[in-house]
Amino acid sequence: MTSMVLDVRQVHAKYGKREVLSGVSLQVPAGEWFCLLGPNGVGKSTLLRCISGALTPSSGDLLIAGHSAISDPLAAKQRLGYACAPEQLPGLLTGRQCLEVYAQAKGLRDISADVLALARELRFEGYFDSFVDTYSLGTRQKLCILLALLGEPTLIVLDEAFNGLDPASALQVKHHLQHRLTDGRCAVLLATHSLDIVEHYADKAALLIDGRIVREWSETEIAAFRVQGDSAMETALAQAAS
Ligand SMILES: Nc1ncnc2c1ncn2[C@@H]1O[C@H](COP(=O)(O)OP(=O)(O)OP(=O)(O)O)[C@@H](O)[C@H]1O
Repeated sequence: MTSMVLDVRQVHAKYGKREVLSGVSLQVPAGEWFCLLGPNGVGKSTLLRCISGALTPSSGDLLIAGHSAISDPLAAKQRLGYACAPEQLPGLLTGRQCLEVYAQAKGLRDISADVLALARELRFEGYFDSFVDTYSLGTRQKLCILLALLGEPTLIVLDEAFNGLDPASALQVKHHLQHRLTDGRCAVLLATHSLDIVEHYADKAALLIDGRIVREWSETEIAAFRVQGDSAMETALAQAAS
């Protein structure tokens, strides 16, 4: 068993004949907030879809808490909290029904208390009994996040999950994730274009270009960007991507 919460090993992935991921490797230990960066269309969501099991890599392997998402998908998925895209939510269910179905799928008797508490903090409770197809983008995004947090996932995977959230709600989610990370209960993988989140919350960041990780930044390097200010990380990212 690996001690890594996420271990991506030389993953290749294609849509039809077009290869989008060309040997991606990365590791995320418990307690780490890892941000995946990269220009539009380089394959960040594709990598996250491979981790979630929605897309099968053409080669390579992805281990979640030591369980292969390819050869042992059930064990891998039991340890995964994946925030699906807001448009993938079932519009004809209510928020409460979505949470109950996910909770059952995770083997829980009820919706977890800490997820209910976060729903209160996000002012989501008023939407519990409304149909998802009546939700605004931000409200859908909140539900995607709440669903991903059910059942104490060891790995939390978020794809641009802060898009559309109002600043107060975004802050509540960031603090909630930080709390789980501080307890060492999980690791977080976030695909994002928000360098503000990277500078203030990430323990590590990586840049995906042309289907490969071309650059990683450590916590110390990210802290230095924060101190330098003046768009230091933006400049470093643009240089690495050029
Ligand atoms: N279902 C699909 N079928 C065919 N091509 C796809 C499919 N999904 C994504 N692609 C293509 O794969 C490439 C990578 O897409 P992906 O969504 O992973 O990029 P991304 O890095 O997440 O982009 P963004 O930052 O814009 O969200 C893009 O060229 C995209 O057009």
